[in-house]
Amino acid sequence: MGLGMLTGKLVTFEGPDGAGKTSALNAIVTDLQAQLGDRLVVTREPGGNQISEAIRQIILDRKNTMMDDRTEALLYAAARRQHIVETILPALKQDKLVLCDRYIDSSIAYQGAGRGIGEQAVYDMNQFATEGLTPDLTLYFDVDAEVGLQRIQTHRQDEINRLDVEALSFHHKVQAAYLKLLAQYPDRIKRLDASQPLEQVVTQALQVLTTTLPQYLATEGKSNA
Ligand SMILES: Nc1ncnc2c1ncn2[C@@H]1O[C@H](COP(=O)(O)OP(=O)(O)OP(=O)(O)O)[C@@H](O)[C@H]1O
Ligand SMILES: Cc1cn([C@H]2C[C@H](O)[C@@H](COP(=O)(O)O)O2)c(=O)[nH]c1=O
Repeated sequence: MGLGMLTGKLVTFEGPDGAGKTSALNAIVTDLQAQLGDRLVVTREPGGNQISEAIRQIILDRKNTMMDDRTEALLYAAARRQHIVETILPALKQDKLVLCDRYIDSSIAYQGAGRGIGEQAVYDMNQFATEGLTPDLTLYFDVDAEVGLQRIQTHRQDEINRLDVEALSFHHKVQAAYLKLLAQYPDRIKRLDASQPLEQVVTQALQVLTTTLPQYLATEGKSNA
């Protein structure tokens, strides 16, 4: 495939379950849509196209209790590969801003640390899937695992998936791995205090976006037609 010339930007949203990524993403899209029009692409992992959404169903199905940890890691990477080829790369080649709910850092945190496969092993395996496609910016929604899980239990009973029901110790490992990634990639990953009310989290996120991508989000001099 080869990545080719990419003029767009890839921004990923990361954090523990229930951190508020999807809620914030929806609010941000509402804010940026008028400015960017069809130059804004919003997507998620695992998912974003028919094949990857089908893989998502398999991975997250609570009935699939027999799934091996490495099978799980490979399925996430396979869904990612298809997502990159079908959705992300075409958009980046057309100078679009891609906002993606989760990406490779989720695999490193959940499969690498949570499942115990090893962060480096999962990173290496994903290089095959991504050919090194790295986000320009990652917004890390930082909230304690307990708080995130409590939010899900309280508000989102209908959508609880196979990973949401893992033991608290699993979610602690995930959170610790995210904090390691934050320390490892300070230029790429920006921390948001996601324990605050949603409105304040969205304000923080928009500030980081406009500061980090001023040329892209500048209101003047860019046509949205
Ligand atoms: N800042 C916040 N304060 C309180 N509740 C919040 C906040 N952000 C989101 N919520 C609520 O928490 C629940 C989980 O939010 P959301 O689905 O956006 O999280 P998420 O990070 O996308 O989770 P997951 O990764 O598990 O999909 C929702 O019911 C949402 O309304
Ligand atoms: C991309 C990716 C995701 N996960 C986990 C994280 C969540 O528990 C689910 C996805 O559900 P969400 O409601 O869309 O957040 O999958 C993972 O373990 N590894 C990954 O690479």
